[in-house]
Amino acid sequence: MTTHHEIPSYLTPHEIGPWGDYITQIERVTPYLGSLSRWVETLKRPKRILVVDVPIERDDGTIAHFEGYRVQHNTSRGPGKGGVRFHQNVTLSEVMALSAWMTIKTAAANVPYGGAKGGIRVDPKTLSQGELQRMTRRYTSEIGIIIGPNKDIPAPDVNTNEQVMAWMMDTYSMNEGSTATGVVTGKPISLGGSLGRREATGRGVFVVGEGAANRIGLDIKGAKIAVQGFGNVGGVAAKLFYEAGAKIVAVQDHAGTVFHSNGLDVIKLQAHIKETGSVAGFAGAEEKMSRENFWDVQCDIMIPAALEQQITEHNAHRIRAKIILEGANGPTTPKADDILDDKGVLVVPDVIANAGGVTVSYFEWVQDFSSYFWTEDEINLRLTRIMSEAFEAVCHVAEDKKVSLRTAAFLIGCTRVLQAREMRGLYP
Ligand SMILES: NC(=O)C1=CN([C@@H]2O[C@H](COP(=O)(O)OP(=O)(O)OC[C@H]3O[C@@H](n4cnc5c(N)ncnc54)[C@H](O)[C@@H]3O)[C@@H](O)[C@H]2O)C=CC1
Ligand SMILES: O=C(O)CCC(=O)C(=O)O
Repeated sequence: MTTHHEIPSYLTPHEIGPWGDYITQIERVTPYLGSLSRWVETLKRPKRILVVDVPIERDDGTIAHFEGYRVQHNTSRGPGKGGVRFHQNVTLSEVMALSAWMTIKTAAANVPYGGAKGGIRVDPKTLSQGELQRMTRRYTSEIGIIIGPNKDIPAPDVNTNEQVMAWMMDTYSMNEGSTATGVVTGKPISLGGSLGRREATGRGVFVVGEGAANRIGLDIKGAKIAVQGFGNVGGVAAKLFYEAGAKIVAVQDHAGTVFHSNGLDVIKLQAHIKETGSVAGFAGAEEKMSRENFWDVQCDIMIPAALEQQITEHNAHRIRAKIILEGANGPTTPKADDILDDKGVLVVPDVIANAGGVTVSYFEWVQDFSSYFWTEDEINLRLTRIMSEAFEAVCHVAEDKKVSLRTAAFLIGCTRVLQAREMRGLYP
């Protein structure tokens, strides 16, 4: 595990959080990196960290201040890339880890980017639409000194969406004096967004899920699935599995947990969420379930698609799934990884399972630069091909080296990043 001296001085030991998990993952892959391990230290240090104050005038005339971040972890293979999160618990450690996982993910999926991530420590549910817009615009101006279509390209993450991306694109463009659609991805279609981007991450989870099920001889039709987080990633993935004949037996979100042993009606559940903001109180659920009991659900596949550090040493032994598809970033701690490994659970790691979003973000960026837009079929076909090939490559390395899928994905990702780093060299 992470040793004290490796904690950067700007994180206190108790703040190490998800960054510590990432460092452990890097340490686990290091013995397999051969001569490239000379460069591995570069992955343990973000290239650039920007912390910004985001002041806004509230609707009642008072002034509120929020803490904002943009971390560029690595740009050896191309511009920084990664989402922006609005959440009351966002911390520097979290944004650092999320940016680092983007570095590994873009390299493992072989899209020509580095890794970056951003966030604001705020509960957006407490803001009016006007306040949300003012906060987004102020944040964009503040991080405008380091983002740009060829420097670092933000995208949606937890609690951000197409509207937020539209405001970011507009603010950056106003400050630059010309419309720069390529500065963010995940935009509305009418502003240079890509068909299929909204569903891309969930679709990618489904594609690797099919691949993983195939490997263990599990039929998706009739398979029981439990999903934590029913937003952009979990909601879309669940719908695709549901349409393929799987039974979505349990869903948990920030406010509730619902269960039905024969499968929930996903379409009705989505309508309920649209109306009420959460799965809580869904009439189509069989029985009330406590948050804790979600981990005991009898299922074949579990999809954590909410936040980091959800599957820990305290609940991993309770999980009955044969496959875990990490829709979220960093949902499984290293200690939980070991427990799941001992139990023979196939864990498809975040850096491959949720790479569908950044892959279609790449398509969006390419389309914006060429001002030529592809059909949804073209996008989904290319997404499916990239995701299946990336997943197969990870499985191949895992079998060859006798390592977990996570270490295999890290091995592929780190090798690509460190080869680029080595070829570029350091300024003499
Ligand atoms: N949006 C994207 O394209 C991508 C997102 N991800 C990751 O997927 C995860 C989810 O992101 P999105 O679906 O975009 O966010 P979202 O904001 O659309 O949905 C988040 C979901 O998680 C639930 N949630 C929040 N806190 C929770 C808690 N404590 N327990 C249970 N559920 C909770 C919310 O109720 C909501 O259903 C994050 O880890 C994100 O980094 C990964 C790749 C791409
Ligand atoms: O679409 C993107 O550029 C990044 C999405 C993201 O933040 C992620 O994959 O975690």
